[in-house]
Amino acid sequence: MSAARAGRDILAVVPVKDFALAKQRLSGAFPPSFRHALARAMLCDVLIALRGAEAIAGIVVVTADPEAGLLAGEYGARLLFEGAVRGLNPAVAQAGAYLAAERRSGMLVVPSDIPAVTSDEIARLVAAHPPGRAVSVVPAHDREGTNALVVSPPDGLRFSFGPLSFPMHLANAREAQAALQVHELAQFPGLARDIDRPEDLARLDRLPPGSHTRRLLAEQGMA
Ligand SMILES: Nc1nc2c(ncn2[C@@H]2O[C@H](COP(=O)(O)OP(=O)(O)OP(=O)(O)O)[C@@H](O)[C@H]2O)c(=O)[nH]1
Ligand SMILES: O=C(O)[C@H](O)COP(=O)(O)O
Repeated sequence: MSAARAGRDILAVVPVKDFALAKQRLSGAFPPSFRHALARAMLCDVLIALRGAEAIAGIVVVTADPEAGLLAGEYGARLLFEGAVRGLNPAVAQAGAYLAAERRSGMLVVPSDIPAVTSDEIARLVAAHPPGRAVSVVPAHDREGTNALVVSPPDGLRFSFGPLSFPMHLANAREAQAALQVHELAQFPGLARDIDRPEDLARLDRLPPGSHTRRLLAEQGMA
């Protein structure tokens, strides 16, 4: 039985910053054209992994970038055009309100810069999400950031992506009186490999042969 028919109607939300502005932390090492192409390739890989996860009832890309919006359509994701208040937290909150208005049971928030994420990881994350009002969090390596989270209902959490987002999300979940599931990053090796700095690209292995990111890195002589 699909997740939706079992009463778990969790959609994935991928917030996407304008490709032309993405990956500023790589700007010392890579020109804008490469950063743009990398942001695009990583989004493709994340959308493919999400599409392969049966536990996901649909995919929403929230962005102000028309190119990312077109890609969303190509990969069968819905496009939610980012509102007047720009920024990661407003964009995720906008998606949460949108899905809550549709009476969806939950939202999985994943960034677009985790090209090694697998469908199996997505499925495990959703399967482990507690019933009822709940928040599941995958912390970043430093246990300061947040690599992914699941929230039900979709508007059931104040979003605090940015510095110290992991402890902030834990506090926000307590404030919302939600059941809390904190995951060990080691259980999600693909999801763990977010690309923020040049050394993250050098460490990127395990990309499947068809991966858009792998192809781009190979074209640049980096894989
Ligand atoms: N819709 C939307 N998504 C955003 C925004 N800022 C960041 N994101 C997305 O949030 C996720 C995490 O992004 P960050 O690591 O903060 O930003 P980045 O552009 O990937 O990298 P830096 O420029 O180096 O910070 C990625 O999927 C981004 O595309 C925003 O203002 N609006
Ligand atoms: O909350 C966070 O961890 C950041 O806003 C998003 O993660 P990143 O900067 O590691 O991509």
